[in-house]
Amino acid sequence: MESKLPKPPLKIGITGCIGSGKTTAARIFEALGIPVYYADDRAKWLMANDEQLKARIIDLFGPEAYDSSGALNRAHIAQKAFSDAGLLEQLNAAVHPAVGADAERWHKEQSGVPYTLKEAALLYESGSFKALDAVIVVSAPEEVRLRRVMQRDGVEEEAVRARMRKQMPEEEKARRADYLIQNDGQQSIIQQIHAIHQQLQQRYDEI
Ligand SMILES: CC(C)(COP(=O)(O)OP(=O)(O)OC[C@H]1O[C@@H](n2cnc3c(N)ncnc32)[C@H](O)[C@@H]1O)[C@@H](O)C(=O)NCCC(=O)NCCS
Ligand SMILES: Nc1ncnc2c1ncn2[C@@H]1O[C@H](COP(=O)(O)OP(=O)(O)OP(=O)(O)O)[C@@H](O)[C@H]1O
Repeated sequence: MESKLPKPPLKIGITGCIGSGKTTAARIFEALGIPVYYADDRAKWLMANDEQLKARIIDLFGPEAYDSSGALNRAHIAQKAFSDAGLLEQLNAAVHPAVGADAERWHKEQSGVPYTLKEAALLYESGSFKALDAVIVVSAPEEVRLRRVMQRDGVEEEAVRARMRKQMPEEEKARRADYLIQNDGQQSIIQQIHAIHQQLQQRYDEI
C-alpha cells in the first residue's frame, strides 16, 4: 500500500544587516505559528555549552573568554574579534559550522508547519544560505540601523560601525533576497510579513 509521508517544512532564512530588525520580524512570524531558530542566541548557547567549541574559544581569546561561573564574556570577545580581522575569521570558522549542524538538527524536529525560519545575521557571509529554500532580507537605511542599535544596546557609534564593516553591504543582501521586507520605519512590516507568509504557504502547497 502506498504510504504518504507528510511533506517536511520548507527551510527559510531571515537575515539583514545589524539593526535591520530581523529579530523583530522573526518574532512576528513566530506569532503566526512559524517555528524560529535564533542563530545569534543559539551560537552563544553553544559557545558556553559545547566543550569542543569552548576549548577553541579559550585558545583564541584566552581564559578571560569565560567568567568564573562559565558564562561567555561577550564584551571581551567582541572587543577583540571586531578589531582583529584574523581573529574574527577564526572565531567564525569555529562557530558557524557548529551552528549550521545544530540548525539542521533543529529543523528535522519540526513538523506540521509549511516552513521554518532560521534567523541569522550572516546567512550569506557564512554560506549557510545554500542549505535553505529561500531567504527573506530585512532592510533599513544605515543611519536608522545605527540609531536603533546604539539605543538598544547603549553603545557608541564606533562599536556598531566596527560590526557593520564585517558584514556584506545592505545593497548586496537586498539584491540577493528572494523576499524583501522594508523596515525603514515608514511602512508597516506586519502587512509585508503577512504577504510573505501567504506566499510561502502557497509555495509549500505547490510542492
Ligand atoms: C562577539 C559576540 C560574543 C558578541 O555578542 P553580542 O551579544 O554582543 O552580539 P550578538 O551575538 O547578539 O550579535 C549581534 C549582532 O552583531 C553582529 N555580529 C555578530 N557576530 C558577527 C560576526 N561574526 N560578523 C559580523 N557581525 C556580527 C550581527 O549583526 C548580530 O546580529 C558574538 O557576536 C559572537 O560570538 N559572534 C561570532 C559568532 C557569530 O558569527 N555569531 C552570529 C551568527 S552565528
Ligand atoms: N520598525 C521599527 N520601528 C522602531 N523600532 C524598531 C523597528 N524595527 C526594529 N526596531 C528596534 O530596533 C532595534 C533593532 O531591531 P532588532 O533587534 O530586531 O534588529 P536585528 O536586525 O535583529 O539586530 P542585530 O543584528 O543586532 O541582531 C530593536 O531595539 C528594535 O526594537
